[in-house]
Amino acid sequence: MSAPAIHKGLAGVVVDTTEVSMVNPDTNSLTYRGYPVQDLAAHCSFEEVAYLLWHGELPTPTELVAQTDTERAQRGLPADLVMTLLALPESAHPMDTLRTAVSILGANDPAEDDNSPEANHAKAVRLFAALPSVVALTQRRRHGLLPLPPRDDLGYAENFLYMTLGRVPDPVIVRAFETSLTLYAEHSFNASTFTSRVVTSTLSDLYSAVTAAVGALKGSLHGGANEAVMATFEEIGSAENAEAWLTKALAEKRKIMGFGHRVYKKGDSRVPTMRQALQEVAELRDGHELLDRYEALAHAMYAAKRLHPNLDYPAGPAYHLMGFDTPVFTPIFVAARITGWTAHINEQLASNSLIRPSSSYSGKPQRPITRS
Ligand SMILES: CC(=O)SCCNC(=O)CCNC(=O)[C@H](O)C(C)(C)COP(=O)(O)OP(=O)(O)OC[C@H]1O[C@@H](n2cnc3c(N)ncnc32)[C@H](O)[C@@H]1OP(=O)(O)O
Ligand SMILES: O=C([O-])CC(=O)C(=O)O
Repeated sequence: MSAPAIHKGLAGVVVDTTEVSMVNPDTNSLTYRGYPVQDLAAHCSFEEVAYLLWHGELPTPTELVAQTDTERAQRGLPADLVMTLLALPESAHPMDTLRTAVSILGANDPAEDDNSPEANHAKAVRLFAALPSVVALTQRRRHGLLPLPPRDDLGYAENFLYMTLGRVPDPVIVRAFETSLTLYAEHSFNASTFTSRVVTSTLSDLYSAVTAAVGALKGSLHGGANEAVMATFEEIGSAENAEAWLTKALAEKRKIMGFGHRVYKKGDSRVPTMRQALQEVAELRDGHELLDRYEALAHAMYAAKRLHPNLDYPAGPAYHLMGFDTPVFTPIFVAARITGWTAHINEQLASNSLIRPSSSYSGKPQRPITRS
C-alpha cells in the first residue's frame, strides 16, 4: 500500500466552497460578495460592509437604519460582565479578556443553542455591537481608567475610538481606522475562520465557534502578527538599523512578523490601501520616523527574502499612531473579523458536513502490553 499524500498545514487543499469572499493571488484581488475590498473601503461604512457580509447584498437605507438601531442598542456591556472582566488579572492579555467576554456573553444568552440563521444573525449583531466595548475596557484598564459608556449618536468606528481614547479623534483617524476594519473583516478560509467552521461543523454553538476563532487569531503567525510588528519596530529603534537588525534576525532563523502569506505570494491585496491610511495617520500624528522604519525594513526584507508585507505590517504602526496600546491591536482585528467569522458560521450550517480530516499514523507498530 503506497503512503498517502500529506498536505501539511492543508496548504493548497480546497475543503469547501464559499460565497462570502474570494482571495485571488494571481490578480492580487480580494472581493467580499463580489465587491473589491478597496472599493468597499473607499465608498462604504464598516456597518454597510458588515451587512454585506451577513446578507450578501449592500443594505438599502432602511435596512441600514434597522441594523444600526439594533447594533447601537446593544453596545453597552452588562454590569456583571464588566465586573467579571475587571476581576481578571491585570496581566491578562486583552485577547484573553476578549475570549472570556465572548464565552460569558454566550453563557448568558438563552438562545445560545439555537442554530437557526435568524438566531445566529442576532448573536452576530450582538457580538459586533459589544466587542468594541470590551476592547475599550481593556485599554482603559491598562491606564487605570474606568470604562466609558458607549454613545449612540456616533457611528461604529467613531464610537469605538471614543470609548477607547476618551474623545472622537480627527476625521482622518476615524477614516483610517474604518478602512482597517473593512480590510480586516474577511479573508476566506484563513486559520481563525476555518477554526470557527470546524467548531460549527460539530453543531456546537456560535459563541463556542467564535471563542475558538479568537484563540486561533491570537497566534503570531496569524492576527497576533500586528502586535509583533510593533515589537519589531521598537527593537529596530531607527531606520538606519533595519538592515543590520534583519540580517541578524534571519541568521537566528527568526520569522519576521508582518511578512509573507500562505496565499498571496506576490503581495497582499490589502496592503496598498492600508499603507495609504498609515501615511495619512503618520502625517497627522508626526509619524515620519516610524514610516522610515517601515520602509527600511520592507526594502531590506524584499532584498533578503523576496517577501512582501501582509496587512498586519501597516495596520500595527497605524494603530500605534492612532493611540492604541500594542496588546489591543489583535482584539481590534477580532472586532472587525467577527463579521466574516459569523457569515462563515451561517454558511457552514446551511450546508454542513462534519470537518474531520485523516492522518497518516507514524507511531509505534501495534504491540502487546508486557509487564515483568
Ligand atoms: C492577517 C494575517 O494573518 S496575515 C499573516 C500574518 N503572519 C505573519 O506575518 C507571520 C510571519 N509570516 C509567516 O510566518 C509566514 O509567511 C506565514 C505563516 C504567514 C505563511 O507561511 P507559509 O505559507 O507556510 O509559508 P512558508 O512558511 O512555507 O514560507 C516559505 C519560506 O519563506 C520563509 N518565510 C515565510 N515568511 C517568513 C517570514 N515572515 N520571515 C522569515 N521567513 C519567512 C519560510 O521560512 C520558508 O522558508 P524555507 O523554504 O527556507 O523554509
Ligand atoms: O488569509 C490568511 O491566511 C490570513 C489573512 O490574511 C487573514 O486572515 O486576513
